[in-house]
Amino acid sequence: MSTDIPLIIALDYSSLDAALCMADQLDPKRCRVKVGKELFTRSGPAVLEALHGRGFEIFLDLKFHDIPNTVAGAVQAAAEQGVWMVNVHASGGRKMMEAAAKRLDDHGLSTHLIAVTVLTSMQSEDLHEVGIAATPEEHVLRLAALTQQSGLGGVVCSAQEAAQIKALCGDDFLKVTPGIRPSFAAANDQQRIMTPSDAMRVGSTHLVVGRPVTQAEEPMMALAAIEAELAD
Ligand SMILES: O=C(O)c1cc(=O)[nH]c(=O)n1[C@@H]1O[C@H](COP(=O)(O)O)[C@@H](O)[C@H]1O
Repeated sequence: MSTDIPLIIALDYSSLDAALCMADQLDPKRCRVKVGKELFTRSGPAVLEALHGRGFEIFLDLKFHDIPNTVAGAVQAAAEQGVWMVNVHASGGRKMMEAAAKRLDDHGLSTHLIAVTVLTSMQSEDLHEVGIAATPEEHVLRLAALTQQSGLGGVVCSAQEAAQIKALCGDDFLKVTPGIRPSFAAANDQQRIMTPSDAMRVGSTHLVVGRPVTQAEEPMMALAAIEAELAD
């Protein structure tokens, strides 16, 4: 699969069966899938095996954030299970990110390693409460620069920051953007959102879409509508 397929469907389900039921309706040639904390905590590596067996490339979204040695080991474990992408929290700092990147390098593992900047569910007030006076945009840019300096290949950010990250870090630096909301979908707990076509226009390289598809009455129709919007 080429990296120019932008859609990543978030399989945020509470059981392996439910996740595979959705995966069996998806086409691995048209999207990748994301396995997050709830599904992985319930089903463990079995979900990775089942999805790989169906031909999917997987973004393992466990957002590691710990001391450097622990995160490096976790990232290595993910990569050795063959996942396409894995993430850490950029707030874990330079030493943590460098250790993770070096571990993959030392073992010849080519899994994409990216870092979460500021969660798309957060706004200025949320940052202020945890002692960060910067705006989400300022803090995202600071963490994106640090991520790139630490040797990682990209960030998770909202599409609202993608254009500035592109200007700062270049085209090849991945901008993986959740908080994607087609016009027909509810925002839910997301704060910094954008439509799929606008997100691609401003420089996202990959779009993470969960509930607008997985909770839709007709998930495949919702997905087709997003694909049609992107093809326009
Ligand atoms: O790392 C992520 O994937 C992530 C980072 C972030 O800042 N915001 C965010 O929503 N996500 C994930 O992206 C998905 C978004 O799902 P929906 O809001 O249902 O489209 C969820 O699985 C989140 O865990």
